[in-house]
Amino acid sequence: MLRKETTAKSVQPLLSVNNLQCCYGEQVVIESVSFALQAGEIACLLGPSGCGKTTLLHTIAGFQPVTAGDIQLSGEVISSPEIQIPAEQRKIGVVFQDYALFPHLTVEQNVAFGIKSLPKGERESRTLALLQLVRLQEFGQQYPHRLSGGQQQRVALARALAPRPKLLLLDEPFSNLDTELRRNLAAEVRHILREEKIPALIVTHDRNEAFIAGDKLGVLSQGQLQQWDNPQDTYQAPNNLAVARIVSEGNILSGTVMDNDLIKTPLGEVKLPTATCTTGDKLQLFVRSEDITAGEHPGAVIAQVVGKSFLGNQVNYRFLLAEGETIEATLNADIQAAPGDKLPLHLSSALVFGQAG
Ligand SMILES: Nc1ncnc2c1ncn2[C@@H]1O[C@H](COP(=O)(O)OP(=O)(O)OP(=O)(O)O)[C@@H](O)[C@H]1O
Repeated sequence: MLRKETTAKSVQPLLSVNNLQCCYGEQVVIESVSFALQAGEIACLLGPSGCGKTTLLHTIAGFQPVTAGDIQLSGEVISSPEIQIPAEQRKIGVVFQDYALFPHLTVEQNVAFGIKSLPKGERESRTLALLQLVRLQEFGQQYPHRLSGGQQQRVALARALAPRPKLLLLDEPFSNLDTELRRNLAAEVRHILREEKIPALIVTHDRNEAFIAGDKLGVLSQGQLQQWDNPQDTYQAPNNLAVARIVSEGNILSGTVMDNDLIKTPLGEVKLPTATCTTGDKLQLFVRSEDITAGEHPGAVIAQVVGKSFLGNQVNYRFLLAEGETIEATLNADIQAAPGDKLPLHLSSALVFGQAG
C-alpha cells in the first residue's frame, strides 16, 4: 500500500513517549511503548479491557512511575526512572470517567476551581466563555447532582480546560453515557478541543468513539502499542491481526495459497495481495463484515443460516460453512433469511496476515 512521504524537517512533538515500560511489582503492564503527539493533535488510545490504557495515561499524568524509557513534554523529561515531575507541576489536565466534580460547589465554582489565582474579572470571563463553549451558560448556579451525565461531563471538561493546560488527558470520558450521547459528545469534545487549541489524549475501548474523536489512533494490546496512525489508515491497513480485531468486526479464516495468485478460503477465493508467498502456504485472513456479500456470484459458496440478530436496517447473521466453520456477517435487512435457510455468500476482499500457526 502507498504511504505518504514524511518531510525531512522534524518538528519537536508536544508529547513524546519513548520506549516506555511500566510495572506493578513484578508484572510488566506497559512494554516498549513509543509515540509522539504533535501540538494541536487529538489522539485516542484504543484497546481491550486490561491492555494498559489507563496505566499509560497515568504515567503521562504523573500518577504512576515508569520503570524504563521516558516521557517528554515540549522536549522536557517529565517521567523517567530517575525523574518524576509531580503531577501538579506538569500543566496536564485530566478528565476522569466518573466526572469527579465537587458536589458542594456550583457548576460555575467547579469550572473556576483551577483558576483561583487569576484576577476576579479575568476568572469570571474565562469561566463564562467556557460555560458558553460547553453550552451550559444557563446552569452556572446549579449544583452537579441536578445535571445529566452528559452535562456533568461537559462541566468536567470545562473545569479541566480552564487553566489552559498544555495537554489534556481524558480517561474513558464517555463510558457512563448511553450510546447515542457518547457519539454526540465525542464529536462535541473534538470541536471544543479544536476551539481551545488544546491537544488531547483520550482513552477509550469504543472504536467508534476513537474514530470520531481522534486525528491519531493508538491501538494497544497486551501492554504494547501495535499501531499509531490516523484512524482511516489503521482501519484500512491494520499492522496485524490483533489490530484488525480491535478496529473492526469480522472473522478470522485460514487460507491456502494456490498457484494462480489466489488464496483458497472456506468462503471462496480472494486475490493474494503480495507475491511473497509460495503455493501451498497457509495464511491467516481477517474478513470484515462488509467484505461478505450475499447473492449469486461465480465464486460464491453456500452457507446455512444458524442464527440472526435484528439490528434495524441491517441484520447480523451467523452462518455455518460447508467445511464446518461458523462466521458472522452483517447484511442489509432486505435480505430476509431464517435459521435453516441456505444463502450464496462471496468474499469481495480480505486482510491477509502471515502464516497461520
Ligand atoms: N494498581 C494496580 N496494581 C496492580 N495491578 C494493576 C493495578 N492497576 C492495574 N493493574 C493491572 O495492570 C493491567 C493494565 O490495567 P489498566 O487498568 O491499565 O488497563 P485498561 O486497558 O485501562 O483496562 P480497562 O479498559 O478495563 O480500564 C491489568 O492487568 C490490571 O489488572
